[in-house]
Amino acid sequence: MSAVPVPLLEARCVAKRYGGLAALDGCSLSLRAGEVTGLIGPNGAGKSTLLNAMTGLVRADAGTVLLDGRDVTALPAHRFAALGVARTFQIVRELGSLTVFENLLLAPRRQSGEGVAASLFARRKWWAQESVNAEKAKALLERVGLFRLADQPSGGLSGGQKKLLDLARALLLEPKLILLDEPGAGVAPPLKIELIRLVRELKAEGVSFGLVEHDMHLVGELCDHVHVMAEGRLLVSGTFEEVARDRRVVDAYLGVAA
Ligand SMILES: Nc1ncnc2c1ncn2[C@@H]1O[C@H](COP(=O)(O)OP(=O)(O)OP(=O)(O)O)[C@@H](O)[C@H]1O
Repeated sequence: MSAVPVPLLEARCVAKRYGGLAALDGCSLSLRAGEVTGLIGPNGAGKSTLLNAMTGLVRADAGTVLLDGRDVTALPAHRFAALGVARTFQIVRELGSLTVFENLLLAPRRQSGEGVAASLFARRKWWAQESVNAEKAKALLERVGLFRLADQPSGGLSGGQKKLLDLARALLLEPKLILLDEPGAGVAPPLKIELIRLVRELKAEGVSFGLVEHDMHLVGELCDHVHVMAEGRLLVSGTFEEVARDRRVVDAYLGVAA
């Protein structure tokens, strides 16, 4: 009998309250390595809160988060990068006055010089690291199709281009898992096609993905497995086709109690 593989990222009975509201009400679900996992559900279902609780941005009131079987529930957000987890946000946080290239270089990363400036040796190492990062950043801008805009202020980018910059920022960390919060929101159709192409290409290279998304076309095109959340809990899991025809899912979207 073959052993069941340990999930890449797993939430076990995670709860989070905001005053009287249970944003997460004992939510359990997992993401498998090598797959694109979708997280869907009506507005307010708790999707972003779960993503935040699974990456140290929100401290759960109860429950456990495991990464590769290791308990990371209390790990602060900045430690996830070193464990190979990167994420993007619903609203892209970019500094509009800086160029596209500068924004990419500001990304948090796993590098030896962070917080270390005391010795000359550390500084030399830092500069060496910086030039490696600059080369990587250029290559990533090529990859996401933004290289020709590298010297433009990022404030002038379209919604879709900002999402691609955010993805490039995540890729700078060379993550094994990328969590995308609404990558399709505010993105024009041609750039959605580019986004789909990139995610598929990265998946083929071994990167796993989790994505919170309302765009069902994107979910259907990309996701191997879909979790549907409602009222802070997991409602249904399966392939996109399976969950799309599940009556409970239709009811949850229509606001009917499941
Ligand atoms: N910091 C916060 N303070 C108070 N309430 C919050 C906070 N964050 C989330 N909530 C509430 O928790 C619930 C779940 O929110 P969350 O953003 O996780 O849902 P979601 O499924 O991602 O929704 P959407 O699809 O609209 O982004 C919502 O009712 C929301 O208003």
